[in-house]
Amino acid sequence: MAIESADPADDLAVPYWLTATAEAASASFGRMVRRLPGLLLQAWRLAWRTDRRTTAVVVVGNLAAGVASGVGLVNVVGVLDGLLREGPTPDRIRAAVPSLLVMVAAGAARTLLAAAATAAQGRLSPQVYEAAELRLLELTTRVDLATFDDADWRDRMQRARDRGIDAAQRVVDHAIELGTNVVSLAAAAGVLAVLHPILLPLLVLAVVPNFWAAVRSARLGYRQQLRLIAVWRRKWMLSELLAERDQAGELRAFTLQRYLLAEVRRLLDAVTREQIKVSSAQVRTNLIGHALGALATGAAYAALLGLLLTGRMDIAVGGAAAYAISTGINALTQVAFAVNHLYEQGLYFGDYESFRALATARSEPLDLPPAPAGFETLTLDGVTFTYPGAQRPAVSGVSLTIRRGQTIALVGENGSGKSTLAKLLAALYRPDSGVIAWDGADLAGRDPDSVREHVAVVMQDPTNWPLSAAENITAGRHDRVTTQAEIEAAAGRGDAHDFIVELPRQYQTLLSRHFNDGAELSGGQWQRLAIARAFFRDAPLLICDEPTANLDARAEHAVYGRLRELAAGRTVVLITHRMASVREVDRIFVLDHGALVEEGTHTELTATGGLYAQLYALQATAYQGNETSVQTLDHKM
Ligand SMILES: Nc1ncnc2c1ncn2[C@@H]1O[C@H](COP(=O)(O)OP(=O)(O)OP(=O)(O)O)[C@@H](O)[C@H]1O
Repeated sequence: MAIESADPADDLAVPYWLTATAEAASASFGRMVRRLPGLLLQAWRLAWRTDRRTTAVVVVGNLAAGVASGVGLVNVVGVLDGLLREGPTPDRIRAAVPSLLVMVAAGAARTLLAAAATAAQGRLSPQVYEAAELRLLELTTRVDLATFDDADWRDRMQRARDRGIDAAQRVVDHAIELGTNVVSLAAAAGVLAVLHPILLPLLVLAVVPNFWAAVRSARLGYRQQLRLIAVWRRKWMLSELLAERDQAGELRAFTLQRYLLAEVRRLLDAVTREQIKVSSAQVRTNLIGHALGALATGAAYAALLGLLLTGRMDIAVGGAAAYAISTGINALTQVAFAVNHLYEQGLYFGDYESFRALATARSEPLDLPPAPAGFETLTLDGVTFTYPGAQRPAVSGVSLTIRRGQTIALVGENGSGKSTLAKLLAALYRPDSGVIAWDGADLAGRDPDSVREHVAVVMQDPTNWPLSAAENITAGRHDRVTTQAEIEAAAGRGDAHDFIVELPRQYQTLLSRHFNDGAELSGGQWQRLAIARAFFRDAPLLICDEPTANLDARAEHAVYGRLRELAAGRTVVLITHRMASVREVDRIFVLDHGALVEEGTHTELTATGGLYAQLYALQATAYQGNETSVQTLDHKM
């Protein structure tokens, strides 16, 4: 069935969660100018924090170059005055030489200082990028897991990463560019103000239209980015599906290529149309700015001519003024461009900074006391957890007790909250209400990493780390000094050793087909590796979320046997839909819609005829292929 496509124009509406930024982008010209000092301050802080010495060289170098340029300009008057005075040519040249020498020296000094500042900027800029990226990554790794389930947060993170890091570097570059040109402009303006008071306002007038055009065009660009971000994200997602290896098989099996391609084309068409529209608007704006700027420049030169013709200005001063006006217009135009770029990048940098603030607010605190070194009793009391943006809790008012050395199972239908509860036990999520305690000590006020130190998790969907087979195991406790024998022992317990030794480079084989010589594993082999990793972690609390979902019968049998071995002295939390595997456990907790509805041993629960008994009977029936009773199956298994 084909689903009718929405109007692509809908894709260009500013997403509702972006309205705050959209407001920023539609800010008035005045607001934009008011924003500049703040931006400059941010750029300064960023650069200063990154490398003080280099920042100082950039600032001092540019300032001194500006002063040298002013000295050069002032001396133009002396040179022209000498050359244009009455008298024989040798005398006039002699009169001009001192100013000429100063002018040449100032020009040379300006070039050298500017080169030193540019070289320093070349060192500073990549360092700012590195610092900005690292700062962001450090923060994102400190944010608690639940935050990653918040779609708004993920969007903001994407914006901060896609453009924000780059913008941090560019904000510094453009702030330096702005500073450099403001110094040159100040030198020209200073000279003009000295030469004649009317010249300075004329200079400013000449550049205002270009300035306006530059800023307006930056805003048009940013607003376009905002409108397109949701479309880009969808397009990226679909392009990945079309081009990635993991999806290539299913894509072809369902002959989805043309369907997805059509969707990508629709989105790209919308993007292209929008880009053409905005680029025409930008060209129109710039044209108007340049035309008005040219008129104003003409007016400045006409005024200068008027001053000369009416004898209110000396010819030498007039020559110097013409030179200063041209230098000033050049500097002002550069200032306008720098402001434009700074403002534009400042908008993206604003995304970076606001994301940083958000991530800091959602980071796990660093200075909490550590968790106890272990537990005899793990208790949950009224634990409730709701995913960000979800309508109802995934785990609701769960109270239970687990003792050290016990193997317990969490059972329930899809979506009943088992994995969420397991993640709460592993301190990956924090309960919204209720208490998780080790021997009565509430873990809420403890450093979550110190809790996780005592936990090993086999996730339902373990990550296929693109590392070597050995590293995939030692990642379980990457900071432990280990031996090959220990790695092989963990691999053996996870039933992974036999297939690893058959890989081209055994334990050193890189497990990723994205690289040359890399090998790919089957789903079951990846799962065995995840189990080996958990064994290697050697933690007192082992949480296995469907650890054998991809395993063949023989491997499943072997893994459960090893889990039972490992359980001695440890606590094992097992989540599985294979009911036969939970019969042996010490205690079974049955979840339904996030609530704990039954608990007991297999015998107790089958006797009550509740949800557990029903689920067990259903599976037993499926195995038997007829209406076999639970008791009969029990007998057989
Ligand atoms: N990351 C998430 N963000 C929002 N809701 C989620 C998230 N993960 C799970 N849920 C919701 O929370 C509820 C419990 O999910 P959970 O994965 O804990 O169930 P489960 O019992 O482990 O299911 P299964 O047997 O299918 O693995 C479900 O309604 C699910 O849709």
